[in-house]
Amino acid sequence: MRKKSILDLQSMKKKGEKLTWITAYDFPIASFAEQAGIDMILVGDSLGMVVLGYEGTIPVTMDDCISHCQAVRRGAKNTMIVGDMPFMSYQISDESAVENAGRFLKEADVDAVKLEGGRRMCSRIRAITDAGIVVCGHIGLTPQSSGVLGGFKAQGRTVESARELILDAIAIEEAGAKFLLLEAVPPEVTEYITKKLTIPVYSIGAGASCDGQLIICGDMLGLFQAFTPKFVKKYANLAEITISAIKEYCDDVRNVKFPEDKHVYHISEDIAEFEKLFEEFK
Ligand SMILES: Nc1nc(=O)c2c([nH]1)NC[C@@H]1CN(c3ccc(C(=O)N[C@@H](CCC(=O)O)C(=O)O)cc3)CN21
Ligand SMILES: CC(C)C(=O)C(=O)O
Ligand SMILES: [Mg+2]
Repeated sequence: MRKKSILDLQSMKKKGEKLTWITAYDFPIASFAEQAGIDMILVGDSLGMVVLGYEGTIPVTMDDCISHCQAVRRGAKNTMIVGDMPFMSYQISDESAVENAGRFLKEADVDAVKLEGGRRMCSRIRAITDAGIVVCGHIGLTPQSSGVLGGFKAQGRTVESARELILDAIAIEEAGAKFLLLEAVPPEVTEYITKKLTIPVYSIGAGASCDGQLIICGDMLGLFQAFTPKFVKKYANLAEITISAIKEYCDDVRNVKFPEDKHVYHISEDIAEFEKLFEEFK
């Protein structure tokens, strides 16, 4: 399959074709996602929780993100990749935001960057877009500002909160973002924003009435055990499969059932010669 561009995303929106989007943080999952025919990959700063074991996304650094984006690109050469800008890589100034967004493209060959926030981030979105970089907006539950939100809480459930989201969405499109992610937002609000905006609108926990869906690989594969948001559908339980495989390996080793003859390298000269060698060291 050919790598998608923002033109494909736009035409899919027009035709009502749903876009499929999943996170990946490493070479194997990226490669499996591409083989499965996914449309787009996010290297989320959720890597901090899903693969590094932090309790939130705040500790994740630019270097973490770049290194995981590089691994994902090596695994999915023909897939559109979005790099997620980590906390403090774009909050300080337009200049440092552009510089860090540029690193994702120069060092990790991603196709777009995502950053959290609505009107308060529009100057960043404009600056990065003006540098020639595709930006994805992200509003609703924004994990990097969960302190201000009072936790990992759904957004837009009241009329007043929905109004803020709609104003943010419109401002993000005007600032030049090429697509928008809504996280943990009621479907009614998602549907309104999706119809209101020209750019594609995608959902993670924001219902079906938009232009496509994102899911966290660790959640859908059952690799992440700390919590399961309401919006997750588990398609596999790789934790269970992995634990039972490692248990079986431990049993085999303890009972000398592994390795077997087929797992070893055989000598290529007469055994008698080896016996002589071993005699030498007696
Ligand atoms: N594995 C994983 N999955 C995610 O969806 C995810 C991450 N990590 N890390 C970054 C953020 C954090 N996110 C979260 C974290 C917790 C909830 C959660 O527990 N939500 C509750 C309460 C919602 C509310 O009170 O409004 C839920 O029941 O869904 C949701 C999204 C989404 N992102
Ligand atoms: C939770 C999603 C939207 C994200 O930003 C991430 O995976 O980091
Ligand atoms: Mg993120």
